[in-house]
Amino acid sequence: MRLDLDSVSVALGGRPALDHVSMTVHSGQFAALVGPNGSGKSTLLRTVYRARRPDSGTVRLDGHDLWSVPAARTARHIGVLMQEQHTGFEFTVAETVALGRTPHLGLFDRLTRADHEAIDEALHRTGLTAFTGRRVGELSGGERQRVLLARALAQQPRLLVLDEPTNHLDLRHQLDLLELVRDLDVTVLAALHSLDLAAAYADTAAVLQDGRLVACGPPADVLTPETIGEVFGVDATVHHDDGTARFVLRPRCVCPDACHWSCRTRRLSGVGADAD
Ligand SMILES: Nc1ncnc2c1ncn2[C@@H]1O[C@H](COP(=O)(O)OP(=O)(O)OP(=O)(O)O)[C@@H](O)[C@H]1O
Repeated sequence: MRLDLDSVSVALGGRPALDHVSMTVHSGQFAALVGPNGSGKSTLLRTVYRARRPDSGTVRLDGHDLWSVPAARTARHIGVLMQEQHTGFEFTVAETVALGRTPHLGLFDRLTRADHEAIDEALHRTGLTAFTGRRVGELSGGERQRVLLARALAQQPRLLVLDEPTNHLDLRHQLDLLELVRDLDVTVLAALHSLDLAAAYADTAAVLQDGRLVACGPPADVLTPETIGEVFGVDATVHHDDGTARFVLRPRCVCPDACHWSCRTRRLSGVGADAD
């Protein structure tokens, strides 16, 4: 499923949270949204999973304006994993993942064999088969995050929207999740804080700053020291190695002289400390 944002703007609390953002995610591609806190990542995702109508501009799925398609149909196609998503803690893992089939069912429909297969497949792919009888409220944060991903996968969406999906996950499960998501034959739009993970797994990196899209393209072209410096205010060195990138990041000093921490070095070494 192809996703197009065309000059999407949203104002929140009287301030622009998204400012004429245009971007395309081609069918089956994985796009990572990166940017500092408050740059508009979650707001952009909300416009894509229809939780927030843009004030102007359009979001299109396979060429159709999201808001001109019946909500029930988009609910079938778009799988969502949000930050701090509420789950009924009293439900079991199997019951929670089965909820992923809801958009495909009529009011009085029962789960079919195909539904059960989709649920089992999602549990298997997320490594949760042994957890099916456990109550969600008894799980760790990372285990719960995997349950939510399994619920989104059980839906068999054509577009997967993920807001910080690696939150709460240990290193191994972060890699597992992104590898799983990348290998799905599904279009993926994910907000990620880790530039390393965005560079390693995404086909496209889209960089937001103050609600504006300041760069968008292959991660190796976009996640450059210049862009990272400008957007995040850190000094970055990027090492490219076998098609992957490794980032060495150092915070920049915010003193009036923008001295890149030489004031701190001086203070620590006692040399010229009075000058600060
Ligand atoms: N309901 C709201 N009312 C007013 N302002 C809001 C509201 N929700 C978000 N904002 C503001 O909109 C801007 C964008 O927020 P958003 O949550 O999209 O950023 P983000 O990039 O996802 O941040 P983070 O990395 O911290 O999750 C922020 O300045 C935020 O304070």
